[in-house]
Amino acid sequence: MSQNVVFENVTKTYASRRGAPANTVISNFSHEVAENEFLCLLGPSGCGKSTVLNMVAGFGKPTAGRVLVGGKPVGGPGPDRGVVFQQYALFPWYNVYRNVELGPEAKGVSSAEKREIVEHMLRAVGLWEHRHKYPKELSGGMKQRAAIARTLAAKPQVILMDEPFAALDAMSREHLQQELLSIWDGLRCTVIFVTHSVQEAVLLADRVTIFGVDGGSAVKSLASPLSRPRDRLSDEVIAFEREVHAYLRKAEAGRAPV
Ligand SMILES: Nc1ncnc2c1ncn2[C@@H]1O[C@H](COP(=O)(O)OP(=O)(O)OP(=O)(O)O)[C@@H](O)[C@H]1O
Repeated sequence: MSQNVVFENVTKTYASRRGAPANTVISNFSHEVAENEFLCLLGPSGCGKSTVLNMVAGFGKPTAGRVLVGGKPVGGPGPDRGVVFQQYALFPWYNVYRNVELGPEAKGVSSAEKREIVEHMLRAVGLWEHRHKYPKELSGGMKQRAAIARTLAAKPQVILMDEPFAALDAMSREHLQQELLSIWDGLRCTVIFVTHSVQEAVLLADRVTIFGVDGGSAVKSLASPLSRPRDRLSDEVIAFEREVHAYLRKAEAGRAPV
């Protein structure tokens, strides 16, 4: 089951520190991510993309306005929302298999189903052969793939991803983009995915939302005109990439991307 995510006039101001002025990162941001939608967020560095994701995850509260998941205001982190952020979230004292097993276990699925889910996810991210290793024995990319498998194995209703593939080499990145799409297709969950890569956003998203420098107050949301599966070299994909790039350039130049 999937859930929608609604931002209602959300403002986020970080308090001042040592005399510095308070920093309003998101101002009066309203947006809806539909059930099962794959939304990619793009925007200049520091515009507030991670701040938005954190509020959905329940790691930070809006200063004003509300964030609703499945119609309910977010009160804190919860198992309905799975997060893959830049830092790998693995328990160092468990091996890869056990780390991935924890999510389905918490949901109380049968042992047979748990084994099936864990094997499926570990094979999808190419870590089945490494399942007995501990996080300290893995490369950065392997840790990130294990963290992705761990989040997806819990089958959350909403998946929040903050540049999950940024540290990976190009081949792993392309492979995992495809795997993520096929897993998303099977789970039918809502995804909010932050990236700096226009190509990644265009390949993955149903909709691309571009933030301006003063995040949230100026936002351009583009529904993808592309059917699936997508070929990254096709004329349609390249044309949409150009369109998104044009808006992003405006945003990076400090102008509203609208
Ligand atoms: N916990 C915090 N306390 C104070 N300021 C913060 C905090 N987290 C983020 N900020 C500030 O909020 C602004 C937006 O940060 P955020 O990480 O949301 O942007 P971003 O768009 O995700 O950036 P990037 O693309 O570089 O990852 C920045 O100016 C940052 O310094």
